Amino acid sequence: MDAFITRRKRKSSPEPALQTNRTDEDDDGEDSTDVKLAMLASLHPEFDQETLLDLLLAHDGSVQATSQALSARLPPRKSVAGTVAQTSLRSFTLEHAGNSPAPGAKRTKLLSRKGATLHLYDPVDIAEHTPCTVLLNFLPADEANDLLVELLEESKTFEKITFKLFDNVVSSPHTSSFYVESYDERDQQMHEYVYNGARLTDVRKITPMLEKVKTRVGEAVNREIAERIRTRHGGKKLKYQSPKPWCPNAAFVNCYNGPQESVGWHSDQLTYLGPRAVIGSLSLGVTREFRVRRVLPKDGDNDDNTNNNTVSGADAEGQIAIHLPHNSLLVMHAEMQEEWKHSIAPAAAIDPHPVAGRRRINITYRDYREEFHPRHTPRCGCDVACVLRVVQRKRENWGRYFWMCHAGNVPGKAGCSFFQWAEFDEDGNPRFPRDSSKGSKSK
Ligand SMILES: O=C(O)CCC(=O)C(=O)O
Ligand SMILES: [Fe+2]
Repeated sequence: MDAFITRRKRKSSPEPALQTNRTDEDDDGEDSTDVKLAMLASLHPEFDQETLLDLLLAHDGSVQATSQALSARLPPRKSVAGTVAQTSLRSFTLEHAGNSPAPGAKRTKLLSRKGATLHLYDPVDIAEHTPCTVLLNFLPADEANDLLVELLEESKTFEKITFKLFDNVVSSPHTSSFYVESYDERDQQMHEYVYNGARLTDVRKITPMLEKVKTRVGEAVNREIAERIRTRHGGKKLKYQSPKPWCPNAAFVNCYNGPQESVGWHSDQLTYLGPRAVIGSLSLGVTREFRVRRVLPKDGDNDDNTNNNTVSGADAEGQIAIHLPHNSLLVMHAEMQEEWKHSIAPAAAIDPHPVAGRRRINITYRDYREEFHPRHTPRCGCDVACVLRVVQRKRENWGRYFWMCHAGNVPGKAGCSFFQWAEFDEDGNPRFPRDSSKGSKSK
């Protein structure tokens, strides 16, 4: 759900000194690409997201110009999802000293290319080429089925997230709900937590099957984290990654009803998870493509193949489609949210599932950390707990985290220009200035 209510702070920040530093999960436009894409998708559902993105870029990010161009165009023929067969990449990968692994850890060169989609099915390839690992046939078959049946029933009352952007009402192209462990937490979620400037209206108490499966997900994700650190990072966790066991205590459940339902490119919000967050994502029902692409600073000098600390620009721009069948657990590792974006692409065709029909259910289990409860985090000039973001696009300050006003992301809401660099200890615990209102504030 993060993608469709994520929006950049407007350009009119009265803090010019901060403007060069400030960027977020999305491109450098005044609205996030995801919001623009969601808007275009709702106005032109006959076009796929790739076409929309291409045209949006060709029109310098202008939704209006893109929409006009689309109105004058015939929908392109779409490729059928899943038709690109891939067995294994292992036989022809190139090894090189890689991007961030510690000495001794191996890294394989990305084989994706700008403008092309590399389709991966094999968990070994997925672990090699993306910040994710996948466990197929994760649950015992009857448990997966029980969970699916339970959530299909729940999803009958899920809703699309709708929001207003300029003069248009845009709705997320799938439905969802959020589950927490107790009624007390439910109340807190609805009254204290803020998501892109708004409160969640549909928060539910965890269901029996979600609760049962949570334990298995927790164990598997912790095993995968340990394995990842051992095999990819020379036994050393990432800076700011929490050394504590990953402890799922909340879950977003998404329902994609039919091939056109999707989620746009986004990174998941770190506000309540902290830096270098890990997420456990369980897929049920119809197989869909989970796409990932790396985000690198865009100031023209990231094509440097000679530097072992960078991935070439072309490699970085390619997208990878991970095919997620029924009962597969995908772990988004600590490298993911800061450096990559993900999406569920609309599909031209799907294979119906015997129980779910045209639906895919996805559960993202998350570890909401007490240290990041809104009662602890900085509050902006509007007296609302801030959103935590990371500089993704600008080379200057790339990878630095910052707290900012949520309301700047909400169409029609003025918000304030609160900005404060976020500080953490080595283990990602926040260090707040004694007076959190120390950030720059102005109305
Ligand atoms: O459906 C999926 O696999 C991904 C969902 C997602 O990215 C999200 O809810 O943030
Ligand atoms: Fe996500």
